[in-house]
Amino acid sequence: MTAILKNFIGGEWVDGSAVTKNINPSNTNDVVGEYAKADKAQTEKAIAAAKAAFPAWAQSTPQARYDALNKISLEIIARKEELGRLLAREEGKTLPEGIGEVARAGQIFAFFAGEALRMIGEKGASVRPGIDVELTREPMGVVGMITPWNFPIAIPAWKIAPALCYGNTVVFKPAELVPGSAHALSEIITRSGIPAGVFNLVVGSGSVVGQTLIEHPDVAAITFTGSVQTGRKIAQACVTSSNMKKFQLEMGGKNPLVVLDDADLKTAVEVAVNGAYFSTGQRCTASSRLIVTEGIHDRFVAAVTERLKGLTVDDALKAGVHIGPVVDQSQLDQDLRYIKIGQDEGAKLAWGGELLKRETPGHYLQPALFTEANNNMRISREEVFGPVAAVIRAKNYEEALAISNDTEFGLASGICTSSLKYASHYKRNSESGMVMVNLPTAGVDYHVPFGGRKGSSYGAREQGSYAREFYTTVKTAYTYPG
Ligand SMILES: NC(=O)C1=CN([C@@H]2O[C@H](COP(=O)(O)OP(=O)(O)OC[C@H]3O[C@@H](n4cnc5c(N)ncnc54)[C@H](OP(=O)(O)O)[C@@H]3O)[C@@H](O)[C@H]2O)C=CC1
Ligand SMILES: O=C(O)CCC(=O)C(=O)O
Repeated sequence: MTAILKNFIGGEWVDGSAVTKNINPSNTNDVVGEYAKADKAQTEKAIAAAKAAFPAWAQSTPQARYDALNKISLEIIARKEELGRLLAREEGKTLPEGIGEVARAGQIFAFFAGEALRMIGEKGASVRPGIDVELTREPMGVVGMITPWNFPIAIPAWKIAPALCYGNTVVFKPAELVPGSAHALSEIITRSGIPAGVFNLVVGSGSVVGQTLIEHPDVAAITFTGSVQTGRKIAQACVTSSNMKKFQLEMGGKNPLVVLDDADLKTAVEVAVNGAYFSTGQRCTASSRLIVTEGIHDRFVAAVTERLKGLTVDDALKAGVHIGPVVDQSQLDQDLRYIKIGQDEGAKLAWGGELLKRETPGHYLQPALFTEANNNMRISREEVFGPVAAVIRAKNYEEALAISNDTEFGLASGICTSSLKYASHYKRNSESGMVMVNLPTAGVDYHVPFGGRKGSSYGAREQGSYAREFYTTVKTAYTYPG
């Protein structure tokens, strides 16, 4: 019998009121671990601990913050294989994808270790004589973090690292499907030398732990990544809370990849298959709309189908596997529902979409490619969040751009072309937060801003030095020396 892993509140590992298990989606007989669930009272304790720890951490030296964040980074990177294996077992990402994500988390902590040393203010003259004006940034206070299951280490990392870097304290609520990765990351953080209460882990459901965080008056800010539906609820709760919390939402996408006649076919196929299907398509940046112009359409569809036939869908931990399982039964049901909707709407299922049997019982789905789709279909408008993409035919670049922008979302977009003219025009006119040329829409750098427009994102950007907009508040100080 393995030990039940605990929550971390006020500098101590504590038991919970119930237990949650995470199941390996590649083998549903494999229970990865058991985790104590925090209740409302424990979440409130974590918030109180974070509040009590805030004044001292807010005054801590840049050196202390650098040392802690750097130590976290070094341990994550040193253990990337082991943690990547845990992540792949728990979430269903392939092992190389899991290791890559862990390495990225380590690099994020390293980046924000450096950022702690670069916190410099500004000083200027007043419009009035003899007065100095200083602009400084101060931390927000207690930051509540609500994270999804699809990047169980990288997303917590890109929220926790800047929060600590800029002097905030943290209450971290991971998604219930992935407590193992959250626990492993938290253990590393607790060994970094930060004082008790600065970082707290509360595993539990969105409706209890998440809800307590978004309603509590001592939580100054909420950072969230997840579904549009939950994001909207969080926005409402933050705006109506007595302290009017600052909030930041990263939600869905219906990301377009435009493929023009002049694209290099091999590049376009790799970009499309990687962006649409890798990580089992469970990325908010996944390319789920492949908008292809007439002259290359048939060759592109044939080549993508051939490439899909060559992909191995199997246990995430096996060598040579390209696509792991869908994360759980509920997400699998959603994927299958949308595949049926696509067929009922008149799109042609050109490849895949069926359940696969492997040695172990897992949620295996053959990546699905629709053709003859149009942009009004539900499969073109709603986020599926699985290995499902639809090809939409366009007459020319202008029509492809119009289709690309005709969506409620605006996270990532991409174009495959050898024309500088079209690439430049698309970069300027695509209504998304991140634009890729001859690169997959998914898979981004860790040192530059991440985020979107329209229904995809709300609030300040995440990642890179832009993260300071969310995790700090600006103070303007006037001094008259007399
Ligand atoms: N854009 C993205 O990055 C992601 C999008 N999604 C989309 O969302 C769909 C559903 O996935 P799911 O994981 O259920 O997404 P959710 O938005 O429900 O979950 C994201 C996080 O929010 C928490 N949460 C849920 N309800 C509340 C609430 N009322 N108050 C506060 N926190 C809450 C969840 O907790 P708990 O897990 O405990 O319920 C989880 O930690 C997917 O099929 C996909 O379409 C999902 C993940 C990431
Ligand atoms: O594409 C990426 O690198 C990040 C994707 C992401 O953050 C998400 O799917 O939530």
